[in-house]
Formats: sequence, C-alpha cells, structure tokens
Amino acid sequence: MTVGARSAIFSASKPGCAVRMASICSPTRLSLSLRTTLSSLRTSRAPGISLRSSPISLSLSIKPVRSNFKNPVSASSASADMAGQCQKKVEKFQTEEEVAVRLAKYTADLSAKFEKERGAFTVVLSGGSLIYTLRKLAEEPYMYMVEWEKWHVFWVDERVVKRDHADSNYKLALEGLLCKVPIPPGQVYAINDTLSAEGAAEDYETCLKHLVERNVIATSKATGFPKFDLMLLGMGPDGHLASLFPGHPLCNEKTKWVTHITDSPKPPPERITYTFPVINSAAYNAMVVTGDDKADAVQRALGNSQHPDTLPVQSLAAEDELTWFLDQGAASKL
Ligand SMILES: O=C(O)[C@H](O)[C@@H](O)[C@H](O)[C@H](O)COP(=O)(O)O
Repeated sequence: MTVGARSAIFSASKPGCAVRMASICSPTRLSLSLRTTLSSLRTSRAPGISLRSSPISLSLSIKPVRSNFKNPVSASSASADMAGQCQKKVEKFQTEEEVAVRLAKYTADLSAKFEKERGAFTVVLSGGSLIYTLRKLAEEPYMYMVEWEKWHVFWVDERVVKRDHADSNYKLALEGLLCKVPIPPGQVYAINDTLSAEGAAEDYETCLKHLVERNVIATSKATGFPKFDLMLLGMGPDGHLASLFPGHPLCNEKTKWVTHITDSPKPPPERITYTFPVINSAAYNAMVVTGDDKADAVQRALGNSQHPDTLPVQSLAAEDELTWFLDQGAASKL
C-alpha cells in the first residue's frame, strides 16, 4: 500500500539546532504490516502482532583482536590514547545481503542496550552505500525490536547542498530509512542548509554542544569529546571516511568537533564533517565495507601491509568497540 508523503517539519528551540526541514520523503511502499499510522505503528509490539523471528542464517567469521594500531593523526591526544585500547573486531560475510542482515541485528541490539542504559540512543549515519546496507533495519523483525522514539540521528558528514538535492546525505537517509520508521522528527539533526560550509559546521557543533549539555549525547570521560552511542560508517576506495580524505589537513584536527571542507576530492566539494577526536570517542563504531573496489584499502587497514602512507581509515578507533563488517569482495585481499 502506498503511504502518503510524511510531512516532517523539524524545529528546535536553540539556535544551534535551528534545523527546519520540509519533507522530501516521496511516497513509500510499505508492507502490509506497516499499513498503519505512525502512532499505531509505535504500539505494534503489543499483543496481536506476531513477529517473525526465524533464525537468521549467517556466514559469520568473527576475529576479535586487540587493536594496537597507532593513531598518527592525533597521537598526542587523549582521544588517540583511549582509541588505541579499543576492542577491534572483523566480521566477514559472503554477500552484501548477509552483511545487511547482520548490520540490522547489530544495530537493533545496540539500540536495546542504550535504550535500557541511557533512555536514548544516539546514532550517527554516513552517506554512500551504507544507507542501502541498513535497509533490513526497516524490515521485520528488526523494525519492531527497536524503540524508534528513543533514537537521535546525526550525520558524520554532510554535503553542503539543499536537503532536497540529489547529493544530500540527509535525503539519502530519509528516503532509504528514516521515512520508514517512527523517529520523532525533532530528533533527526540535519545541517542548516541555508548556511555556508563554514557556517553549517559551526552551527552543527553548536547543536551538538546543546545536546551534550542536556545529556542527550553522552560525554567521553576519557577525552571530553561527545561520546555518541553508535556511528555507522562507510569507507571510500581511497580509504577516506566521513569527509576526511587521504593527505588532507582536516585529518589532523584535534580541537573542533565539526569542521568543513571546500575542496573535497569526492564531489560535491563543500562538506561538513566530524573530526577524528569525535569519531574515535564514539562508544561503538561500525565500518561497513562492501565491494571488491575497496579490497586494497581494507587490506591496508586490516592486513599486514607495510605501505608507508597512512589512510584516514587506519586512524579509526572507538572508545568501546570498533567492528568492521565486510563482504567477500571487500575482504578478498585479507
Ligand atoms: O558523504 C559521503 O561521501 C559519505 O559519507 C562518504 O564518507 C561515504 O561514506 C564513503 O565515501 C563511502 O561511500 P560508498 O559506500 O558509497 O563507497
């Protein structure tokens, strides 16, 4: 059944969070079980709805290792010191489909953990193919396992374009996930698309500071930077993550939470991005990589490569746990 476009007007009381979004969610086809209003959907875990919880078959190979990699971009910072201690896991799957199923379960499990522990779940998205790989989260059984009203959604990087532009990471996530699940609109934090790249980065950082003050976003005791519960990240074939590109000085930023770039080698050129101290202060970081065009960068990051140059993704860590999710193509050179 076709559900009409969902109007989402976002507004917040503080200037830093003055994000207002006119919905660009196109009519979406939802399954029979979702033929309902959002409010009734929220009660769909009530008796009467039976969840299909058949066992999920995974081709799973978990290789937990203690990370001992150095963080060359911020070696002297507390963030890097803590990041070096983080638990690192690598999970490999045959297909992208299997990665998608595992990622949905992983995210739903962390959502339940933080809902219980903190009463909120702060999730940071990237753009790119990650959003497609997150698709299972909006399907049974995961759809009904998550308390969506506890979610607060952010972007690790965003292109400085209007929110209805084809390049917008917000638009990508809205159409791929957010318009299918009942997250309160005021808890989806898009950038202010009326500002310059510099202005949008400052505005986003102010928004984050306001949310840290309210304890919506936790603070890392180790680094003093915000501690998001989960960041769902992608990597480019060149080893970039967020909008932190190889050899770019932004990789060395140690003070700002959010910064901007006007010469991104991946178009469009103007973007805002979280910095490494913030990314590496997240409780959980998930790096989701599929496709054999990324096998070289994966090998550089996880293999025994002695390559002298450092890719940004090699500096990735997390305060509690970093997990790499790879399909066969991405893992083909490990
Ligand atoms: O705005 C962006 O460009 C993305 O946030 C970017 O950091 C992305 O995550 C990687 O480039 C991987 O993208 P793909 O998975 O599509 O290769």
